[in-house]
Amino acid sequence: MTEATPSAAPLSLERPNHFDPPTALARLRAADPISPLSYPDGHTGWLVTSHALVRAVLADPRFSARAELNHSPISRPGIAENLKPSPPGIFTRMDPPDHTRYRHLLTGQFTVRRMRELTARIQQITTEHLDAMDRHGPRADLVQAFALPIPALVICELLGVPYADREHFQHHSAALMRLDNSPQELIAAYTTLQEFMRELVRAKRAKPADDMLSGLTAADLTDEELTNIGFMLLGAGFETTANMLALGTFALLCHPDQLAVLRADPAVVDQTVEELLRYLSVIPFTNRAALEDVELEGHLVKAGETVTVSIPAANRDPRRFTDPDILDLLRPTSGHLAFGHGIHQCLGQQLARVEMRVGYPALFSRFPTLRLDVAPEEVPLRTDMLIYGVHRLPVTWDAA
Ligand code: HEM
Repeated sequence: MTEATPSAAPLSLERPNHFDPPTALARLRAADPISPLSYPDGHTGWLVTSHALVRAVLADPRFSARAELNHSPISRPGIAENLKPSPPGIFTRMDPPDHTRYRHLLTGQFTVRRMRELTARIQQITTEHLDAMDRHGPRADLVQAFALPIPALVICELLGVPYADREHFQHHSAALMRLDNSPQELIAAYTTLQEFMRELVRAKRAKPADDMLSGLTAADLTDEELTNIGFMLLGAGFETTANMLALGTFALLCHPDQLAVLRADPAVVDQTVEELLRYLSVIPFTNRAALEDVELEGHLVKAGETVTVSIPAANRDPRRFTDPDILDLLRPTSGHLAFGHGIHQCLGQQLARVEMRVGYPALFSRFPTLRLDVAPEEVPLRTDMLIYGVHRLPVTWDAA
């Protein structure tokens, strides 16, 4: 068995083109599904790149999600200290039984009724934004006109954030996602969002309404826990879906044969959403720390070492998906790992799916001639952000 060695390479997030994962990942996966990885703080751990092994690590209780045990493969000075150990409520970086308690409370808030009502609101807001695009057209930045406002509204409705406040939190959550922000900028964004949530929690306690934060005030949670849960949902649920909507539209516009498949039969929208999630994998990685020595594919992962799992690499593994680098809306996609796997699998996945299942077909049926307004190479990519996507997507269409 081999041990992690100091010759380990750092994680590369650099993509070779708009839609494919960093080139090194395919090479590493073909050579060995687990390889040594060096972390900016000097730690040496592991990078896992095959579908089978990513799945196995995420399902294995010998690996911990706890923030204080994990090293980050990307440097986030300023912010890491604030989140180690995980503040009360940030259960995405906790293990059972703490994770179980919070997750259970939250699952109880994602009720069928609330999701049904949100679906109706998503349809309404999508139509309103497409109407506005039409009025101001025939040109738009699809990110600002469509991809950002829909998930922003959803998270507002879910948490009971006044919609008028959305620009405020959009601005600060974008700042938190930047990889090149200084520690001061990261801390300022973090503190502002925390303060914003703290105020909201106070307001919900004073005057509960029919939203998730208000619902959670009935649970045995402190203000700090509630604030952090709101903060975490904002971080987890907004940028992810916004980037999938914009990057997914970009991908479909660049693959007219596939867009034609969706246009010909809107019933394939569910498959479209799953294939775009697999193909684009906007979340680049997640981490787990070994709680004990674990043998993985002939390598000894020692207790305390971090294992970084690559979601894009897993979702493009040829041993799991035939011709994985081809966007094929009709392929079987079951088992893709875009929402993670195991006990931390995405809590908001059904909501994210609804946003995309409503969003893509509504956009393409409203604007049958929708196309890029710049060459694809000119679309600014979010290679400088934690969650991948596009900064802007200039589009145009033939006015009616
Ligand atoms: C396309 C959109 C989305 C993608 C690609 C995505 C992806 C993910 C992934 C990969 C994880 C697992 C992280 C890990 O194992 O460390 C996760 C967890 C989570 N997601 Fe999402 N997500 C999306 C949308 C949402 C939405 C809309 C919400 C909430 C409204 C949400 C809330 C959460 C929460 C709370 C967790 C932590 C669950 C836990 O630790 O038990 N996500 N998501």
